[in-house]
Amino acid sequence: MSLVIGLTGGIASGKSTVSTMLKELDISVIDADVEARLAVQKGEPAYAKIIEVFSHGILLPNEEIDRQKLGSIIFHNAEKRKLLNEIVHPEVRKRMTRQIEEANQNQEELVVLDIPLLFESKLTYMVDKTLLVYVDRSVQLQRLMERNNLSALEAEARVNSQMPLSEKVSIADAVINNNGSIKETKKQLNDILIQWGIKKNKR
Ligand SMILES: CC(C)(COP(=O)(O)OP(=O)(O)OC[C@H]1O[C@@H](n2cnc3c(N)ncnc32)[C@H](O)[C@@H]1O)[C@@H](O)C(=O)NCCC(=O)NCCS
Ligand SMILES: Nc1ncnc2c1ncn2[C@@H]1O[C@H](COP(=O)(O)OP(=O)(O)OP(=O)(O)O)[C@@H](O)[C@H]1O
Repeated sequence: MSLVIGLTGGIASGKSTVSTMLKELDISVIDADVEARLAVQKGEPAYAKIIEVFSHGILLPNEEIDRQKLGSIIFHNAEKRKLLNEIVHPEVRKRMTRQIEEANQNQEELVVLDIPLLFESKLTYMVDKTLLVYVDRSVQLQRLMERNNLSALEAEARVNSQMPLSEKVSIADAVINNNGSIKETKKQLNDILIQWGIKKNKR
């Protein structure tokens, strides 16, 4: 059986940055955001359900889901967010489970699941260990505003729709503090991988 590590954090906390470092070590990473995007493509069951709940007004002229519009609805409305989660999350779980099974069949020793809502969605049963990418709220908001070109209000709505990272710190098996430089983050990741017996200590 493959060892499954759940990589988590919050929006713009640095999961993709850490996930790139893992891929450079030839470790397979399954990305829940990518699976969530695939699950709502035209023709998928979740696509029809989203139109049922959010109406045809949620579509772009090319009939794909208008992600910006959907985001501006669900990050400001907990009820609507719950409705979307109930449609998309079961599909994401199915897709990730299928990929873990494939990794097992291919006798991969290690697979990483990058899941932003690992703790909120109570998905820890899917993984053996949890690795949190932490940043202070102020750093998180700043990086989110810059990366997504969002106002402070929009960035806060997104951050507030998730469990505070300070709470996640106390439940994760290991924590990377990503407030500093990329180099410092890489060093912390390497130390954790060595501690977990995944990577050899090069002297
Ligand atoms: C609202 C949507 C359309 C916005 O799309 P957009 O392309 O702008 O953002 P993207 O999907 O890349 O998500 C960026 C980040 O937002 C955060 N986020 C996304 N959905 C949620 C949610 N339902 N609750 C809290 N945070 C969320 C995550 O940290 C994620 O990494 C999209 O995020 C979505 O369909 N969300 C529901 C599915 C979901 O929960 N995905 C997250 C992992 S399964
Ligand atoms: N240590 C760092 N120093 C400076 N900028 C950083 C650092 N780590 C990440 N960033 C930047 O912060 C932003 C968020 O990082 P990243 O995309 O890795 O986060 P994420 O957790 O994957 O976000 P999301 O889940 O929302 O897609 C990016 O623009 C990234 O380049």
